Amino acid sequence: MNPVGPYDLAIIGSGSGNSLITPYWDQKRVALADQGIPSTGAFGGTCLNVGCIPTKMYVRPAALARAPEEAARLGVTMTTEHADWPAIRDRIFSRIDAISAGGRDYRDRLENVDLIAERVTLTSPRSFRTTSGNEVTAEQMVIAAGSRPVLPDVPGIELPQVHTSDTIMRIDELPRRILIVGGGYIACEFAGIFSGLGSEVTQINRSVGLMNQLDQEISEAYSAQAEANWSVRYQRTLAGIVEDAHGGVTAQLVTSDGRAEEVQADTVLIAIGRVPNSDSVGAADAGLDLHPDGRIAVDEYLRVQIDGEPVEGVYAIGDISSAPMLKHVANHEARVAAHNLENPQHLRRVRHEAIPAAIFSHPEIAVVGLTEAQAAEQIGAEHLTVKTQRYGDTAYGWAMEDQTGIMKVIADRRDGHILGAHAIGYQSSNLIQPIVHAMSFGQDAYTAARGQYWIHPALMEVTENALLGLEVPIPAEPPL
Ligand SMILES: Cc1cc2nc3c(=O)[nH]c(=O)nc-3n(C[C@H](O)[C@H](O)[C@H](O)COP(=O)(O)OP(=O)(O)OC[C@H]3O[C@@H](n4cnc5c(N)ncnc54)[C@H](O)[C@@H]3O)c2cc1C
Ligand SMILES: NC(=O)c1ccc[n+]([C@@H]2O[C@H](COP(=O)([O-])OP(=O)(O)OC[C@H]3O[C@@H](n4cnc5c(N)ncnc54)[C@H](O)[C@@H]3O)[C@@H](O)[C@H]2O)c1
Repeated sequence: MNPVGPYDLAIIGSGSGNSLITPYWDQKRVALADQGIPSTGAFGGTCLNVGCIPTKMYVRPAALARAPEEAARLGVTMTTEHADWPAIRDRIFSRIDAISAGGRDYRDRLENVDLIAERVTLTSPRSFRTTSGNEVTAEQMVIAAGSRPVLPDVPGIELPQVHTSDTIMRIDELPRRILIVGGGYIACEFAGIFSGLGSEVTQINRSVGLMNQLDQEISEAYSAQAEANWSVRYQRTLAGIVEDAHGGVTAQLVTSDGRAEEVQADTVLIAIGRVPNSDSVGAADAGLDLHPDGRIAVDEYLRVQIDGEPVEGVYAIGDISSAPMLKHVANHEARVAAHNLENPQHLRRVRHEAIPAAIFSHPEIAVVGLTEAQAAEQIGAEHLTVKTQRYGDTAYGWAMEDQTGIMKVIADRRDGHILGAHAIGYQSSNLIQPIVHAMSFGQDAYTAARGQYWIHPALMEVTENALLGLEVPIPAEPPL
């Protein structure tokens, strides 16, 4: 074992971890370890290479391919002739691979940064061992090693037709039939992508309904539309996968009442959740506290903990420690950790209130704050005011002939405090942002609605009307 260091800073993970290397470290020594994305070896983490960015680059052409559906409602006849999967794929990854390679090259050329392109495992909170046998020590450490897909332990899971989100986007051709296992974010986004581009999609989920963790009204609305858009089967578990004689597979399912069922497909996508990479970095062996789900436990300053006590100068950020596995959360945590690394005498707290999320499926979903059930539990149902605004009851909704879009806002009827918002429909990820803003800056619902102009007749009037529909007190000297 060759001792290397001590570095001023060592980072495990080049996703959100990469952004910690600010100009502050220019005259100091930094080690950045990343084994690379397992499927490609790429630098730069999940979001760039196999997550948020490429998926959304597929969502857009899939939405365009669906344009004839909406056009028909508006009296325009269109047809989608063909989605050119190889061309779409190559356009997406020529861009992404270049950014990843450029990012790696830049880090490689920096004199103050040593890039360690290997798997590493912690030997203590401030040291790790590289696969090639070096022992790296550092004054401060950030563990930003992310998460990975879960695979069910069933026969046939290793077949080449079976993919996770790590590999599905680079397949050779658009599958004619795809089986998608799971009912959460990834399964629903890919069901939207593949059905939009023209694949025959079958989605299975163990429970009844899709996106069940969301507000019930939204998950029911989403499930109903998904069921209309592609084939959805509930209460099914994957039991095994066997190759057929034509290069495809037969997936063997078991229903909740024990019946066997089969689905024929060319490709299978497994999307049943992700687990934090705390085991991959050896966090438990290094003595770090873990949550029961495997996340590294951190305090409000993002310091890791040993026996409930924070370890000075050692931080964990992103999917490896955060319950919401979202890139904007990892980015915020990276900003907090960057500050705390540079200012150990003036630590800043992480802010986990009003975290929004969007599911870029068909239709799109956006959420922030509490569901109605959670809000009722928290303050009592009698104190809630809830408004569900249909897109179709606003001027732009008429222009779209929208039948299904809704935005639901939940507030405390005693003071207008906004507790949550849940939207499903076209551009809902954008429509929800004014509510995120109001919740983040403590604006009551009335002030948020009437304290600003809303462009008429933009679709954003859905959000304005949802806020105006709440039964909340009007403040003294209200904005008019
Ligand atoms: C298909 C998909 C779509 C997504 N879409 C969205 C979205 O639209 N919006 C959103 O907010 N979030 C989305 N996410 C979630 C988002 O990608 C993650 O929350 C975010 O990328 C996590 O960043 P991170 O820095 O914690 O980890 P990562 O970016 O995963 O970085 C961790 C790095 O650590 C490396 N590593 C792991 N173990 C070791 C080790 N032992 N030694 C060395 N290196 C190691 C890995 O190779 C990896 O490069 C999506 C995720 C997926 C999978
Ligand atoms: N747009 C976004 O922000 C975005 C997109 C993709 C992923 N992500 C992040 O990545 C995380 C992981 O996504 P995910 O979709 O893999 O997980 P998830 O937790 O969202 O959903 C997992 C789904 O799989 C089902 N499931 C679990 N075990 C199963 C089994 N054995 N058989 C059948 N079904 C099973 C669950 O019931 C659930 O519906 C998300 O929680 C999210 O934080 C975010």
